[in-house]
Amino acid sequence: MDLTHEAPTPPTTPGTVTESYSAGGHDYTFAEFGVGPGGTAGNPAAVEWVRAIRQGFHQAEPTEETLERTLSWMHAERVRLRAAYPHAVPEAALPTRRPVATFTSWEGSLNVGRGRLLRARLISEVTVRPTHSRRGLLRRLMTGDLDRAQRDGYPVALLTATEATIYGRFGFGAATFNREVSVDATTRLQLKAPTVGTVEMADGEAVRQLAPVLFQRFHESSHGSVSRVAYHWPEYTGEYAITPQKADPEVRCAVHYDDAMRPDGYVTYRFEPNTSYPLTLTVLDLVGASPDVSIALWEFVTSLDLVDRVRFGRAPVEDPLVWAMTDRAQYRVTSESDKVWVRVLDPAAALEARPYTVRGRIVISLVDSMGYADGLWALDTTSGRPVVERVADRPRTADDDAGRSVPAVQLPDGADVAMRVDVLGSLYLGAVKASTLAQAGLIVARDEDALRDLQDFMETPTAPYGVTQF
Ligand SMILES: CC(=O)SCCNC(=O)CCNC(=O)[C@H](O)C(C)(C)COP(=O)(O)OP(=O)(O)OC[C@H]1O[C@@H](n2cnc3c(N)ncnc32)[C@H](O)[C@@H]1OP(=O)(O)O
Repeated sequence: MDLTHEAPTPPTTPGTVTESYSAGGHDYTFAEFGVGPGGTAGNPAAVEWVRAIRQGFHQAEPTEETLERTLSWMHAERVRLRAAYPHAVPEAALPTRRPVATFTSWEGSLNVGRGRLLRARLISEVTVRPTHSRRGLLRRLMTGDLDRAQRDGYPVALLTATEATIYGRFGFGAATFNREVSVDATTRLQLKAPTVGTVEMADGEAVRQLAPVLFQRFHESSHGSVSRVAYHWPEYTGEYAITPQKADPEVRCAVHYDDAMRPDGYVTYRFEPNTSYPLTLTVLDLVGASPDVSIALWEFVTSLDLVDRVRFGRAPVEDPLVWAMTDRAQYRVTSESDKVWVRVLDPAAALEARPYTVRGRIVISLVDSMGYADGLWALDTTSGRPVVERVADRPRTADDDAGRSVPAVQLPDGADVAMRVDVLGSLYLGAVKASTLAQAGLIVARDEDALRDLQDFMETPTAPYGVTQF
């Protein structure tokens, strides 16, 4: 193969070079950089990076408007971009300045219960060009970012996954779930209790201004919620969606008001083309400062004329709406999918941050092939305030010595329960019972009492729920 040597090593590689790596007959340079002011003109490396992610997700080449908007939110959120560049490419191949692998992260927050917002590293836009995949590029990007996140003191990292099979090996466990639901609107929704407040149709531009404030109220009140970034609001209000790269003039908005006419929730929605029956309305975003506001917004969208059914893709797994309805047969779950995946980087900080309803002490052995959370950790809530201490190293196993990314779990002396760190991620927000994970073979417990204790510790008063896609 005739390789054209366009060396991307400094000064052409943007930002900080983090490492060099060779695999599959190629040499790569990894770099990390931010997005400055000045849009596309001021950020040529970020432009190539955005082109690479769109290619990675099989999306159209970005328009100038998409590039400007993408760079604008990335600058505002101070995201860190990571990329891998090939040292050389053959004739006609994409140029060496176009990354073959992309990765980004930024600071956000996770509601861990009782309104506590935990600082979190949010990871997204992970792509590796198919002709360079399975050579360890993702692993290097992920390791570089998680190392950095741990050094910077992030207790957890979060992501939403395209494929469930990828991220467990990096210590992420599925921790919140959403349901796609379809609610029959041929007859007016009958509710067992009267709804609160009033709803008024609203101007899209005004809702764009209001939505971040109302979302923040939801975020602070709903355990499991993840913070949003600036690109969500234009998309949900029809101003501009980055995926089809255009405005959506069919999007309509409505706002919910409390008894003093203060806004406390909103819904945005679109009528699907009405050439076929049943006539369908799709909810793009539905955010209430409290669950009763969300129910009132549902009552509004299902009361609209010329609508036979209302669909929403981000309903809670445990939805108060279905219990509020007189006829729950009108509510149909069409699918369920994982939403936020949690990666515990610092078990002491993460476990001390969330609330517990039981008092006691339990020693948890964590298996973490990347090392961050590995060891025996004592969680003690006897004083009423959770205290977590690393009490011992975990004895090494044959899987550790073999460098397996998903090692088998054994119960060491001194531990009550043992699990991999991804399993702790799934337990962390209370979406699943410890006994269910033990039945799945993911938790080893000293005895039934120890498993019941773990379950009592990790259970939460409400099911975790978030509406953020990132
Ligand atoms: C948070 C997000 O952004 S989700 C979006 C993820 N991106 C996509 O789905 C876009 C299309 N896919 C891709 O770009 C790539 O195939 C990626 C990013 C999924 C994988 O990148 P690669 O560089 O091939 O991964 P890499 O070679 O580093 O493999 C790391 C590990 O993950 C495993 N792995 C990689 N891809 C997959 C997969 N699709 N399914 C299962 N396992 C996978 C590898 O076997 C390897 O395992 P090991 O370390 O335990 O041996």
